[in-house]
Amino acid sequence: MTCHYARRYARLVTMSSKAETLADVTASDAALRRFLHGLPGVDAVGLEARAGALGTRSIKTTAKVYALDLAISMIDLTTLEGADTPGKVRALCAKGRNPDPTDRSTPRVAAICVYSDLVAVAKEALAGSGIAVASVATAFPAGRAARSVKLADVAEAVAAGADEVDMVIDRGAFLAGRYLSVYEEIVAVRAACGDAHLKVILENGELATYDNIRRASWLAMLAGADFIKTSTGKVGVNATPANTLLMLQAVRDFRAATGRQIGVKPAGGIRTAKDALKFLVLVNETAGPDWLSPEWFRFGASSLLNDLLMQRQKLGTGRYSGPDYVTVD
Ligand SMILES: O=C[C@H](O)COP(=O)(O)O
Repeated sequence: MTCHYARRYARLVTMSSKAETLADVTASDAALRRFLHGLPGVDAVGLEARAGALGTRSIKTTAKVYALDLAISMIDLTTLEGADTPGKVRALCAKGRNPDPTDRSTPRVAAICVYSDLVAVAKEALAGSGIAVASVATAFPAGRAARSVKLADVAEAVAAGADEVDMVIDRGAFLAGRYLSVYEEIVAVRAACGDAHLKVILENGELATYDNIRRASWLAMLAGADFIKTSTGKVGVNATPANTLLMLQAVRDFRAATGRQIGVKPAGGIRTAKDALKFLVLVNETAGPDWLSPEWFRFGASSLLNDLLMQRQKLGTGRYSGPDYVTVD
């Protein structure tokens, strides 16, 4: 930790009024730039080595059963296709409620994630299940629309019953250094969410550097994100162990500085139980066990659930049943 960062960090911790502190840091583009560029630079080689090393840890038997169930319970089971239909969403909701009809001890998923026009369908299909409805919004995935259009998108999702809103940041503004504009947009979306939880998608694959991912994480947290999310799943590079590790460090440090805990959601390209368990090791070793619950960690995934179910069945029966024994994701 550089001296400069340590000073700012200490300041966030020790200022008598946290609101005043945050107001100070976010008062202007220049103040935000000073703060975000004062964060320590990321050692890319060290970060990737650490993520790789943690990925080699193996989880065995009893702990594996627990970890597979935990991973299932953390899934935001997602469909975000132009060809989505109410029927497909209902089928996904049925699967989320009861992932393995042959084994009622299988946990349900955390949320079903859909476009805003399908929120009402999901809400009805999930009634009484305790599963949240998450909706992407703010002109997902590109985020290229007027702010009024983005806010209307959020309002529509919330009015239809979304419990959670997954917004994208304006990457163009962020990369141009217009941090205040990005900050203000997140604050406006946060207000439009009302009681719904806000997940802020950084779209790491478009942020070009690890330093930018760290800066975007802090910007989103300062602006009121309940979760920070790696990706839309719609670009070349989505969730990776390294970029998720970096975000886990950010939420850990943010809680130490402000007392507020923020969740993390890697999304995009996570398809195997093996990969999911690696992410859980990252969570435990980086942010810590306080984050090992669906309240604080989610997987955004369209086709991870089946592999988790197959691995779970294998642990129960000793055999690998294969994809014919699970419904299509
Ligand atoms: O937020 C969720 C992602 O869009 C899902 O991506 P995926 O289809 O690669 O699992």
